[in-house]
Amino acid sequence: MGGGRGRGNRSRTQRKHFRDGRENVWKRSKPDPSAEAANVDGNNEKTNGNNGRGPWQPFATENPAFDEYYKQQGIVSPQEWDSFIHFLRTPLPAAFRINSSSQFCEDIKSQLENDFMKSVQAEVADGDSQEEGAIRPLPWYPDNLAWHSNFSRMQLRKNQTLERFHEFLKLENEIGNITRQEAVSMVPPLFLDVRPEHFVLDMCAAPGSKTFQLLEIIYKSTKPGSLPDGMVIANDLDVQRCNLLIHQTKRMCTANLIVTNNEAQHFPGCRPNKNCSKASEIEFEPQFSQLLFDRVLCDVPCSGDGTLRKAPDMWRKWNSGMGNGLHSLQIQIAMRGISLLKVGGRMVYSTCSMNPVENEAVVGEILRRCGGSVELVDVSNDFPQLIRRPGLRKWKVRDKNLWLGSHKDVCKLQTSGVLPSMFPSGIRHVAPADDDQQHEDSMNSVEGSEAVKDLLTSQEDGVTPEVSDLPLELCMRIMPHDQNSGAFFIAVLQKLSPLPAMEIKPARKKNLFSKKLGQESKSPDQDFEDGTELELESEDAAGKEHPISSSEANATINEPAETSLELDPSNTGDEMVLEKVDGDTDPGKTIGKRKLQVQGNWKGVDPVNFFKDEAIINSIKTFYGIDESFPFSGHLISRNNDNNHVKRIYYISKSVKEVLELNLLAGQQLKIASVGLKMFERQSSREGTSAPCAFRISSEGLPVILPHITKQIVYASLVDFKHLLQYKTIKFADFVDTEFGEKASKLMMGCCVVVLRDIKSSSAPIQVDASTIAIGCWRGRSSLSVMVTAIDCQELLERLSVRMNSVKDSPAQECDNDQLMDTVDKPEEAGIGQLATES
Ligand SMILES: C[S@@+](CC[C@H](N)C(=O)[O-])C[C@H]1O[C@@H](n2cnc3c(N)ncnc32)[C@H](O)[C@@H]1O
Repeated sequence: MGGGRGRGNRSRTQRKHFRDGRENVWKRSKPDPSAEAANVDGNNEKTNGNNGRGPWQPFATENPAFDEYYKQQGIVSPQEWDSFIHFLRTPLPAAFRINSSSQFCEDIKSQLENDFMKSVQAEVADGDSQEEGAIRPLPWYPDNLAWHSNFSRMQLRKNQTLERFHEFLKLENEIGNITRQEAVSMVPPLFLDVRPEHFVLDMCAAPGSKTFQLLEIIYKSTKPGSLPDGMVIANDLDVQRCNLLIHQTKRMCTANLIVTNNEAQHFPGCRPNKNCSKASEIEFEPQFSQLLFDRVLCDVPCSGDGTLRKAPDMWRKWNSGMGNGLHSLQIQIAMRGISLLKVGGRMVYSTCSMNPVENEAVVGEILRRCGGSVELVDVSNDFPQLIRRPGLRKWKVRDKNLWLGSHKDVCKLQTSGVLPSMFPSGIRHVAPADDDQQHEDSMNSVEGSEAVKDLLTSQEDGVTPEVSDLPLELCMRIMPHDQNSGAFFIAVLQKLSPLPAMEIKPARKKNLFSKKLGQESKSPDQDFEDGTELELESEDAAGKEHPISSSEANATINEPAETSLELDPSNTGDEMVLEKVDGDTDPGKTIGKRKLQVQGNWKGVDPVNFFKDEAIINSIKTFYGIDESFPFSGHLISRNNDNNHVKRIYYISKSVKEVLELNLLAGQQLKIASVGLKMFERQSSREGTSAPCAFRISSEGLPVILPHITKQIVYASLVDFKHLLQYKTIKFADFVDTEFGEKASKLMMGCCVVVLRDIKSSSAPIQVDASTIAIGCWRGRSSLSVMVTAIDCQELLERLSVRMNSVKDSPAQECDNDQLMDTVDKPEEAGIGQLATES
């Protein structure tokens, strides 16, 4: 019984956010469905978005600037160009992944293989799908867990013949048994090589499809009732997107996750602060002295042109400045990721952009800054069926309609915002001193200058790009026409040794701090939560006039002129600056209204308190007979300030507990948006408040605690179990199995658990294992009622009928199940026809 049976209440608003925000692209307006519809029908008409004014026009799926840019970069060979563009203009086929830690994983896989693969194929028999299989497993994804369909999301929604399949996808996605995710977006977590004991940081995680995948891997081979040793911290700066992330990961029902809302480039390392007031609350020594990770996923904000197939409105908006504008932030986030990585640990850097300035240039800069302590991993033999291309070693930079081959050209033009690190060599060229006057000129005023004329003349013959001397071919670029997918860029990096000492310079970005730091040397593996930027002074870098000089730090504050404001995360400005509610504020570290995002309680975020109310804990333990083997004490938290009115109690794994303790000692540097598995909820109904235990077990927490409870548990036959799911409330006397009705009536009033007896052999001794199916119920005065949402009841009924059909088909299991199925299918014959109305 792993995670993946997301139950509990899902608010309508959350669902809407979830639907609207599931695209794997940062801040983008909604795609125009009519454009997709036009393309679905094979109509590749030129189309135009209209910025939301008046009726929608189909989108133009072409952009001359895009063509010129990528042709010049040689991103594909001239022979492939037409095919590349053709695929980019064709809607993206839908893909999804089965949750490997769901207890129904095998059932779902077999339903796809034995039912949908055939039925969908038969329903849509036409040329293409006949050849390849309308739905089929992605050959490169392990264990047939990831699936491709030949249909776009629009086709799945609109095509009547696909209705049953679409309903299946919707239901299983909502429950958490599958996740709808673009095929290429599943690649980065695969190359991260995560193991169940790993501490993983997902730096830019929303909306969370990769986080979900990471959790699945962490949970792999976890036994029922136990939790993996590892954990995931999923972080995102955007509050609304953080909510999507929480919604997405709730479906996993996990105690091994913390969702945070920090800036990734300043993600805290949580070094304990001896003066911290909360330190006295920690009864144990912290397990580690700093938050470091075995694995880091750095799926940074990017221009997102790899997702053109599902977001055709991007055609109109695309410009080369989008990538240029994100380059600096991408480096900062990636560098922070590397410094939070343990030596020997692995980081995957990825984007859904094809642009080398956001990809190879960033990776090249990381390698240069880390001076030999980080290397690119050769993963060319891993997942051989995944078609990918080596990273580029030469590219050019486009700025203000000019092609720039090296930083030398930037010096000639005096253009701001184009950084040395954007070029393959990363070499900074310094303009001769007598050019000082020119330095002051703006781009407009130099437009007619000799330098520009020279450059424009040289452009007629084409600019010669630099060639990187770094092994950037070890990066991967996945192109849409190679395997009918979106595009993605992935680089796998390993930390070989601590990072070299770096010169500490005050952060100049928007002059965050007035306090001047002295020039001292500090390892970047240490923390600089105060925003200090680190610059490398390693041998590697010092020898070549490198980008890592003070002027580069200045350059990061300048936005290239073409930068799309919409995509520029720095434009979130003060809105996203988090303020302290209480605790010390050092005025020396504050400029204007901006405050440091370290220490103290975070405004607008519920506190995380260890729940220590012994009276409540003991009443829960006694009522449910929770055995001593279950790690209980210290693993419960609440999110109320007032511990006397706690409504929900959350359960956390050992790994999460250790991180929370460290965070407390460090003065709560992590801004925790969500943590813990909802395990107990206070019963608020009138009948509930008179029950001996005020807390019921929540559906999410049940799989974890089930093997450890010894009281308030009853075992139902298949027929009674199904009746409960169908009719929700049944009187004790009305159960088919009278003995079950009697046992239920003898339970204490309040929450109880009904476990389905093994379908195959109803008389065998009961033991809780990965296949055990159980639901939370309420033992009332004269009846038993289910405490499971309608959608979960629907899903369980569906799963049971699929399982029963497979049992029925197996020759060894005949009579008992046939009888049971008959009674279930014809409830009136079992004498319970009136139940629904009675209840
Ligand atoms: C490409 S998306 C991530 C997609 C995600 N990994 C997934 O698979 O669902 C990039 C994310 O970075 C977030 N972001 C932008 N700037 C950030 C920053 N400075 N720190 C942390 N997250 C940031 C955006 O809100 C966005 O959700």
